[in-house]
Amino acid sequence: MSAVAEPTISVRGLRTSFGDTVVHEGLDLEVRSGEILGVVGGSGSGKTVLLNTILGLKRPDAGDVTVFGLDVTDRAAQAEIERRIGVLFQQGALFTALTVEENVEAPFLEHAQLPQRFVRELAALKLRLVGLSDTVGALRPSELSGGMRKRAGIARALALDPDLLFLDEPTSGLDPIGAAAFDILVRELRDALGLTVFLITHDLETLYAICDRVAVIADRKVIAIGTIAELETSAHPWIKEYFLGPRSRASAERHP
Ligand SMILES: Nc1ncnc2c1ncn2[C@@H]1O[C@H](COP(=O)(O)OP(=O)(O)OP(=O)(O)O)[C@@H](O)[C@H]1O
Repeated sequence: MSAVAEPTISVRGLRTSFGDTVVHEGLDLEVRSGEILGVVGGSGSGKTVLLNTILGLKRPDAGDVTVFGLDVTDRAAQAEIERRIGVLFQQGALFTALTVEENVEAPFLEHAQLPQRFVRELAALKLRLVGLSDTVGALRPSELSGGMRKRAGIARALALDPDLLFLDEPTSGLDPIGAAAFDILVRELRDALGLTVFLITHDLETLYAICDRVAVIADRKVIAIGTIAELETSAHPWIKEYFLGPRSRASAERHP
């Protein structure tokens, strides 16, 4: 009997709400180890609330949510999960009063007891890993382009060598060239570091360029999950419109 790898993230029967507003009902999702999973859905469909629930920031009304097999609502498990994940939130918020290298050093100072000179060297390594030159470390976030800020955010998310990376609309606000370069960076990091990536995006190019599978959220649940080729055969009206519309066709042609 062959062993089936445990999913890195498992969500079963999830229900979330804010007062009378039900965001998710009966939502199931599995994220496999080593994959880049794209999460799409209309505005307000609950992508960010799902991310917050997986991160243990929003408590579910019902259902089971595990990361690395650990229950995200369990306090002791949360600390262990936190050590093994990196997150780039939608706003990418770097601390504006700190330099770029101080931003990347922040997780080390919070979680690891290391001498300052090691921390500085580790931060410089992370910045190089994401393609930022040594001179960038001394700058403030306000002195960087949007693309450089996102890279610095990724460097900070990778500070503690996570196994799992969460990205919430990482290419929003980037021009197409910057966005394409960022896509390539995410794929290269996944390949080099063996990461699992949970990626919320509205960017069709990103889906076609780097996602192994895509989960579609609509009607409060994951209505479909699979490769883009599999989703293109779906009869669901939202999925048809999304993947067979003219913008999607153009992306598909660029990434055959
Ligand atoms: N703190 C909150 N209080 C009340 N309602 C909330 C809160 N956060 C989110 N919601 C509601 O939950 C629903 C899902 O929001 P969410 O931000 O997850 O959508 P989304 O799919 O990420 O949207 P977008 O693509 O626009 O970022 C929306 O109806 C939103 O109004």
